[in-house]
Amino acid sequence: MPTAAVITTSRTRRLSDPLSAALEPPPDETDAQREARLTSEREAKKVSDSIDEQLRQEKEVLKAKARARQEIKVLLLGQSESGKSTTLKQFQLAYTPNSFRQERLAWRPVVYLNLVRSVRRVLDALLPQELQPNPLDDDEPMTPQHRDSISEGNRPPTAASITTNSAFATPKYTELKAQLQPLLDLEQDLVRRLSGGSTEDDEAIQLASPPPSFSPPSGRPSTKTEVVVNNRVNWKKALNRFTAKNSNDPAVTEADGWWNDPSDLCHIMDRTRPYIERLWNDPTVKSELARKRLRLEESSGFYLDSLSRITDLRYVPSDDDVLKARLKTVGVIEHCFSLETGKQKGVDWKIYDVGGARSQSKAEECYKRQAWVPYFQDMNALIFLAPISAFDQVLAEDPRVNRLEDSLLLWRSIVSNKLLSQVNIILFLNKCDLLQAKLTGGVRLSHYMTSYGDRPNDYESVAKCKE
Ligand SMILES: Nc1nc2c(ncn2[C@@H]2O[C@H](COP(=O)(O)OP(=O)(O)OP(=O)(O)O)[C@@H](O)[C@H]2O)c(=O)[nH]1
Ligand SMILES: [Mg+2]
Repeated sequence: MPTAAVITTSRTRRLSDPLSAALEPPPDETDAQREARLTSEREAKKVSDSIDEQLRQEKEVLKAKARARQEIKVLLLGQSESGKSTTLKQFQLAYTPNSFRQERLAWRPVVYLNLVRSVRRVLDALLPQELQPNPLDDDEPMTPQHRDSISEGNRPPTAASITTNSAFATPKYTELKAQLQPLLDLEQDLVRRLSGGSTEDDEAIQLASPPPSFSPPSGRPSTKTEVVVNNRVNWKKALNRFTAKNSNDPAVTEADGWWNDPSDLCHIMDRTRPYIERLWNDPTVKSELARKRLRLEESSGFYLDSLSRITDLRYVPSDDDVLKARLKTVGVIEHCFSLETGKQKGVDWKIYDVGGARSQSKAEECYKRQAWVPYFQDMNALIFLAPISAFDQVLAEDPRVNRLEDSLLLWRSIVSNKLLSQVNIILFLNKCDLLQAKLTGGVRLSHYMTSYGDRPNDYESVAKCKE
């Protein structure tokens, strides 16, 4: 019978193997002997299984340790104000919420500075035409009129524009401007103190250009005043020095009672709140801003709609305030942290946040976009930020360049870079909320992108547009 033949062959093979032969039960084994042998084999198997389980557990522990040692490197790229630093903050809030929240107070002066900047931009907009800052100096929307001014150059002020602005030369506005002066001085004071000293910390925060005085004796003020942060020093520590007396620790708590310190910035904010409110809610000011198409609500670091909360003496920035706070990055800044939550708890992440602005001068050579290249090869992933709402804006550093066009050119150069051929590239189209607001507010894509033609100007159609 074939079955028997197989058994015979198998047994013959087993007996030819010395180990199998040694383990083979004796041919004359009794029932009792067999029972004893099987019991001992079961015991041996139990021991063997428990050793296997122990080995498996040890392997898991080793794997977890290896994972914990593992380092994930991510590079954030995109033009200036595309939202790289904001994405980093969102990441920190999601995965290292404890350290994110511990540092919230360090953002308080940044929020103040952002608020002061908005006030200054409103005041600048009320100046007579010949003293107006160049509208293209800042992150304002590029209106069709702006486009004209790019091609025609800066036009001299017309009599009509000066007459219109003379509405603000009345005692009412002159007094309001004077009442707001301490707020503008605060910005200058911070800059002076931060840039005047010789310690390393003072280099943490710089302004892109000196802040304009409110009423310059002559010439047009620059609106390019923007706080920037670089990789050389701990800016949180540097700013904190001016807000929390006797503390160099960014993790200042409410127990420090900064509001009891008369030199804390919160007192200037508190004192000037009624004047900021008056300025922002003034119908004539509002219509002047609307006439100039200055949509401050859509600009970076806009907090005027939360004025009473932010100017409160005991104001502590909320998570959302920290996410919204604008601090321009220059150079490449490495952020290292261990994930506090999620499946990858314990894994070390390194996120590289770069300054997205184009270089403007030789002095800034080290900050230009080529500074990103050395970081390309070593990354696990690259996240490219492209604001979907930027079609009507120009670059702050080069008003001849439309932001959408710049983003597209930059994206093309990144995806065609051979050094990045092995890197995962993720495209984030952000600022969808701003796109929605712009379209709802009547801004037409076809005014800036003629190829869009007469297609519907609603969010769904514009967001899906591929040209
Ligand atoms: N409304 C809105 N604002 C956003 C969004 N993403 C970022 N922002 C704001 O855009 C501003 C600029 O963002 P940042 O993250 O500082 O831009 P960046 O790319 O780091 O800019 P640089 O440091 O100059 O290269 C900040 O005030 C953010 O709050 C978004 O999706 N919607
Ligand atoms: Mg940044």
